[in-house]
Amino acid sequence: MTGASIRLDSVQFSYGSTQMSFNLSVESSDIVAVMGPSGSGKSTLLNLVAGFERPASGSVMIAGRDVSALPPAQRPVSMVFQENNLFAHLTVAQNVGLGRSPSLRLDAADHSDIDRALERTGLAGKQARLPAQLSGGERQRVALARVLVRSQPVLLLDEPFASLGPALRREMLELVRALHAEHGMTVLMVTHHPDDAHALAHRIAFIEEGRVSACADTATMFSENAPESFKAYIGN
Ligand SMILES: Nc1ncnc2c1ncn2[C@@H]1O[C@H](COP(=O)(O)OP(=O)(O)OP(=O)(O)O)[C@@H](O)[C@H]1O
Repeated sequence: MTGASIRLDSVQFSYGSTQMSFNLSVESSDIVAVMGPSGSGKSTLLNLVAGFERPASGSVMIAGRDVSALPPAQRPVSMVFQENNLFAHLTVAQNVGLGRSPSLRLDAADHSDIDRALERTGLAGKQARLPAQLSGGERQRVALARVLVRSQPVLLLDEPFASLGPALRREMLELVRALHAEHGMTVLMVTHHPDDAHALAHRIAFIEEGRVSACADTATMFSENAPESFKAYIGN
């Protein structure tokens, strides 16, 4: 797994009267925190990259290739949501295995990759459990293990740790940071927490009213030179 660049060029999208227009350029292997007020369009931006939403016009490029017309399964992307990442009736190992084969036709090499991913995410020995038999943090680890077996160059995280307590959230951020150090995937992570951005992100994309109003390195965004609206948003 390595990273891929991401580029949104004049991507127009609307939900009824809510108009959005995104321009964004992310370098390969960067980690970008996507921040902004509630309803500003952060999830929509990720959904446009993942292919769950299609632009009315403009283009979404990944690794220099226009993926705007491709369905989600054909994009080189993995996504982890705040919850409901797992199928309740499938075991941990099967949920991870879906990252390799949607029909769960898995060979010995796949099974050993699944075991390795579970070990890497601290879930060794929990292969046969159902999601209901896991804690919230463990369920998000399963989702990250599936990311590892999918081995895609772009990882989209939509507030994946928002429902976890502070200590567990820090632990999960540390895990993402370690996985990034090993695999170098490009990460877009929606978060409302400045601490998350500090801990993990190289850059911050600030979304306001359906636009990327600023995108700069994390140190700049947390300095005096940050846009006033971003300072107001984080409460400085
Ligand atoms: N399926 C939908 N149908 C209609 N409008 C939607 C839909 N999803 C989102 N919206 C609207 O689009 C805008 C952007 O929503 P989005 O979920 O991208 O915001 P967000 O920045 O991720 O918000 P939050 O921080 O609250 O999760 C909002 O005004 C929202 O109400």
